Amino acid sequence: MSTHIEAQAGDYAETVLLPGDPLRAKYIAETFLTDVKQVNRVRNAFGYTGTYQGHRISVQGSGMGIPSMSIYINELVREYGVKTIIRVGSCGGMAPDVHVRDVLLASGSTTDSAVTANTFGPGVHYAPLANFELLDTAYHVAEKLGIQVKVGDIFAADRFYNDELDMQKLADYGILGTEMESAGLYLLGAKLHFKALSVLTVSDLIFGEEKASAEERERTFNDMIKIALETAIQQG
Ligand SMILES: O=P(O)(O)O[C@H]1O[C@H](CO)[C@@H](O)[C@H]1O
Ligand SMILES: O=c1cc[nH]c(=O)[nH]1
Repeated sequence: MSTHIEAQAGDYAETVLLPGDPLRAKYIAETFLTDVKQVNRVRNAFGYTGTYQGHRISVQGSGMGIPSMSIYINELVREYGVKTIIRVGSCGGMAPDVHVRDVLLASGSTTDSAVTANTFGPGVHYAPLANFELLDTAYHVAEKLGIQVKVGDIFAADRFYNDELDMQKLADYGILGTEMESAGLYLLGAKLHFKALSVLTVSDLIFGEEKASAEERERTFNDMIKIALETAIQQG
């Protein structure tokens, strides 16, 4: 067991799907995995391990934001030997051609979080990037499944509510959407040498009113989850 996870050594698979919402972790385990065992209940950050198409896969809720997610990633990788982490999250759409229900693959993640600056010090503005092998696999998996995806830069916001940030400028520079974790995931992937990818579903629009209904969200979240699971078992 680690500081925030009660699982025993060997309870997690080498590949973990990482949603922010612990209830999404429960949904994924109950809907897509067989032979499921719950491996974490601490702080209701639910974690499960089961089987998908004959492959052992885990799913763990990370909470919201880079600080919470970083706790789970550090413990999963350092204490439980996790080698691949695929985030399955929601995001706000920002680019003009991004719509509610779209699935996005984050090839990179710009951020206003201090984690990159605090890691490298002043003068270096690190560019957190996805693992290319996972990104390439996910793109082709989506193509085979007939699910359209858009690939590009995702803004990992330090604050969900932020009146000071110029979101339009970020969109003008090609940011597809915003969430709160991907830059931290990619930074830690580089630091701790695990493979990292964020697969996201657009749940709302930053410059529009449209929102997916609960039922639509579930269906489109299913597309994202299928891409993540197939990528997990097809990675090299
Ligand atoms: O749906 P999840 O994975 O939690 O992701 C998004 O939703 C939360 C904010 O509502 C943040 O964690 C953000 O990144
Ligand atoms: O972090 C998030 C998640 C969904 N929608 C947003 O606008 N931000």
